[in-house]
Amino acid sequence: RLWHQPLKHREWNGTGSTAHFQDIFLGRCYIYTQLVQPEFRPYHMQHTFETKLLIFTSHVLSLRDRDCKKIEEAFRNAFISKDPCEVTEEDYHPLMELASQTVPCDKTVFWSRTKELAHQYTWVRQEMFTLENTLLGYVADGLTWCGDSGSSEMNYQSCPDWRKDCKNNSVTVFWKVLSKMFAENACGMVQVVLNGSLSNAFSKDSTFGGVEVHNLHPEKVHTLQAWVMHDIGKSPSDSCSGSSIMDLKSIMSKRNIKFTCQDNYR
Ligand SMILES: Nc1nc2c(c(=O)[nH]1)N1CN2[C@@H]2O[C@H](COP(=O)(O)OP(=O)(O)OC[C@H]3O[C@@H]1[C@H](O)[C@@H]3O)[C@@H](O)[C@H]2O
Repeated sequence: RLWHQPLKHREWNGTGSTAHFQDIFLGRCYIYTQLVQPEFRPYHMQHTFETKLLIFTSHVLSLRDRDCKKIEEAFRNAFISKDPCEVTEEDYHPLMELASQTVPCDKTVFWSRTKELAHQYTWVRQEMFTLENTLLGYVADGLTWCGDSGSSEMNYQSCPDWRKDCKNNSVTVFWKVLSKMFAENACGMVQVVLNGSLSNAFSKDSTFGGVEVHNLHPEKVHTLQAWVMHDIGKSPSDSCSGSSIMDLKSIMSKRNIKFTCQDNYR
């Protein structure tokens, strides 16, 4: 009778792994890597992908050779059968090596607390790439995943909450590792879209401020161009002359990267 007992997963404060995780992951991976199936492509990626393909051909098509099943297996092996509060950056390294991509110089877009606007921008400016326009960012966006040290199954009931359970959980560590690699691979002039409706458009506690800024290579990246955008209909709380942007400017100056800033770029 014991064999019929459903495995008891540890209880966490966050929502559980996304249902049908593996199907979603594989489906998104095939959409991204195969491109030749326009009817499968989500509308917002359709035109973007064709144009991006022309610019990005050497990188994206090389991904086609990397079997999506191998990528999904490497992703799963990073966290399955592990305590979801003990997942390390090293756990994700085999996946990063298998699915690493580089974005053409001058085409990288970072964002912080401006996810929707940043992706509207890269939809219109199809030659620009956010992290979610790369394979791993695209397949993982919006998903939740965690395992359990006593099981080979994903925990669909609950996963650690960043505040109530642990910061180094399987999802947060993934985005930290991927964001770091995205920043390390950036070159030329890079952009960042910041939120002028917040009192601090730049925050050292964000992924952009705490990870990406510190992983830009000054010998590859010559300029960081910031756009401080505030919500239409709301008065701006921060701007290029605000103290948080001055902090960003000073970090860039210490890292020998030129810094420019524009308020409400058209
Ligand atoms: N779906 C995505 N998630 C994330 C990306 C990303 O590109 N896509 N991230 C991080 N990230 C996760 O989203 C939250 C909220 O970011 P939010 O608080 O809104 O802003 P962050 O600066 O923390 O993160 C955005 C920055 O990091 C990459 C992307 O290249 C952007 O330049 C943050 O805690 C990360 O765990």
